[in-house]
Amino acid sequence: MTTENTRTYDVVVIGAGPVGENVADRTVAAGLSTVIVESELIGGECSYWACEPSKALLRPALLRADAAKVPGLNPAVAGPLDTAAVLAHRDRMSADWNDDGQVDWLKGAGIDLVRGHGRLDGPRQVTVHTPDGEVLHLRAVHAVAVCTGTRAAFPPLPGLDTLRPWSSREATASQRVPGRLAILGAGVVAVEMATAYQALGSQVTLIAREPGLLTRMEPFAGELVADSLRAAGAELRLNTTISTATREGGPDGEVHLTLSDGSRLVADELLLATGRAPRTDDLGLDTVGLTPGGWIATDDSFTATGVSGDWLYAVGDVNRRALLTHQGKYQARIAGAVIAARAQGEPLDTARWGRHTATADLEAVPQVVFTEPEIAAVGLTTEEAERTGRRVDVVDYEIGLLAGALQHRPDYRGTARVLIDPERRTVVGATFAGPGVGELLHSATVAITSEVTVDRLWHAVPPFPTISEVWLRLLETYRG
Ligand SMILES: Cc1cc2nc3c(=O)[nH]c(=O)nc-3n(C[C@H](O)[C@H](O)[C@H](O)COP(=O)(O)OP(=O)(O)OC[C@H]3O[C@@H](n4cnc5c(N)ncnc54)[C@H](O)[C@@H]3O)c2cc1C
Ligand SMILES: NC(=O)c1ccc[n+]([C@@H]2O[C@H](COP(=O)([O-])OP(=O)(O)OC[C@H]3O[C@@H](n4cnc5c(N)ncnc54)[C@H](O)[C@@H]3O)[C@@H](O)[C@H]2O)c1
Repeated sequence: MTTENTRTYDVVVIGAGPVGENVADRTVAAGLSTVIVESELIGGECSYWACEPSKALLRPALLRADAAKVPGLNPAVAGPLDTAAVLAHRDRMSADWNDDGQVDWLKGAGIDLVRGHGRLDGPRQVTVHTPDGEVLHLRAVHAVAVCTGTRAAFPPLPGLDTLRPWSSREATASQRVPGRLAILGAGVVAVEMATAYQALGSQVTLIAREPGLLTRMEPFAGELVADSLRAAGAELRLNTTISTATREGGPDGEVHLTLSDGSRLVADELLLATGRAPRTDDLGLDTVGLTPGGWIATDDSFTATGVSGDWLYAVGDVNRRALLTHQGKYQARIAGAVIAARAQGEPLDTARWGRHTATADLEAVPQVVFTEPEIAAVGLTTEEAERTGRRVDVVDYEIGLLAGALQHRPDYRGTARVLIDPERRTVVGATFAGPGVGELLHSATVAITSEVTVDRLWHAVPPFPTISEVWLRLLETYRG
């Protein structure tokens, strides 16, 4: 029998991924009663099928690539990876796909949890169908925050159901390493999973319609990753895509692919790493005048565009501003502050870098791609500067010339590029490509967001012998 219940909260959050959790944390901290609705696992994609498992699979691959080049250490890492141990570590880093710990965190933070599928049902109303057949009507006094994230978007290949391709979920959670893994895509998921599975023993073939990898980043980034994937034994088929794909020989049979360049390929699994789609198709968006299945556009304070009354917010992946956990959590902190300010009748501070506006979404989104070598980028790229008519000075330096890089590994290859606004003399973009550069990125993010001039940066002395000395070399190169 279906029972129906109505509850009222100050704030209703739909989706308990990293972003929904952080919105709820902020609104509860501001004294607003908050309920969070989740249809799968508390913690979202990031904890179980994205950041955490993928980085656990990649860490041994990246560490081994460095260690194999360090004299004296290389014989110790000559053998194959212990696949079972890597997968077991991945399982632990994904909390064995059990969200008890996160449920405890919600309780500790004072956030109520409702499990089930949430749908908007007109202004300030959310209806939840719970797993035990209950229908719950949640009424929001101040705000509904949609934080429902994304799912993998597949290209329109015929016969997808019998093909049973891997999405990022299967790739990050698989309990076995396929002998031959074909990957379609040249974005972050494709290159990270190609790096991990090639290191774990798969024969990886990466198929991309682009002429190179990671094409939204500075060109040298994708070139270094392509070289290193090839050196590891992966095959790259560029400027081509999949025309037909079939699984032959039953459910566990081989995948047979024909590519648009006429070539063929047989694999044990096919990973479609072809981008993301918003989880808004079954969310009741039509009840508030928005289009089901679409990304939810917002202003810089995360208030949904086209919905009157300033009560609907869209935060994290679902607004398409930056599909990254850390950036979504930044958005959540700001959205939480906006909801709290409006609830208390306070004016919003939406000036550039103000408390209630996500300026960093526009000027300084940092991302680390955990490939061999790592790619770390924040702010503008050269192509973006050209496309938007922004005048910048471009400064490059080969990281392998640094003593700190050679201490890291003697065959170090890597490039750093910073973009400098010539009038304000501030850094507006930075890309580092090379082993171990991920931890370097925050220095560039701080430089961009603090708008410190290169003249003042001259006084920020990087320690010898570290890779961070690249900052000194870049500034010396700029000064001539
Ligand atoms: C393979 C992979 C690796 C990645 N690695 C990184 C990385 O290293 N670093 C990084 O910063 N980012 C990474 N990302 C991106 C990162 O996973 C996302 O940016 C992040 O998960 C977005 O968080 P979110 O809370 O917006 O959405 P999600 O994490 O997708 O969470 C949304 C939640 O909403 C729930 N939900 C959806 N619809 C409903 C509904 N109607 N009712 C109730 N609940 C609902 C879902 O079940 C889910 O739990 C990676 C992504 C992938 C695919
Ligand atoms: N380390 C990290 O920060 C990290 C890791 C993984 C994922 N992510 C996030 O997840 C998001 C999704 O990553 P992704 O790699 O799935 O998407 P993406 O948008 O980065 O790349 C998609 C790739 O698929 C290709 N593609 C799309 N449609 C196609 C089609 N019909 N036929 C052939 N090729 C097609 C594109 O050309 C592109 O190469 C990224 O935006 C990223 O922010 C982040």
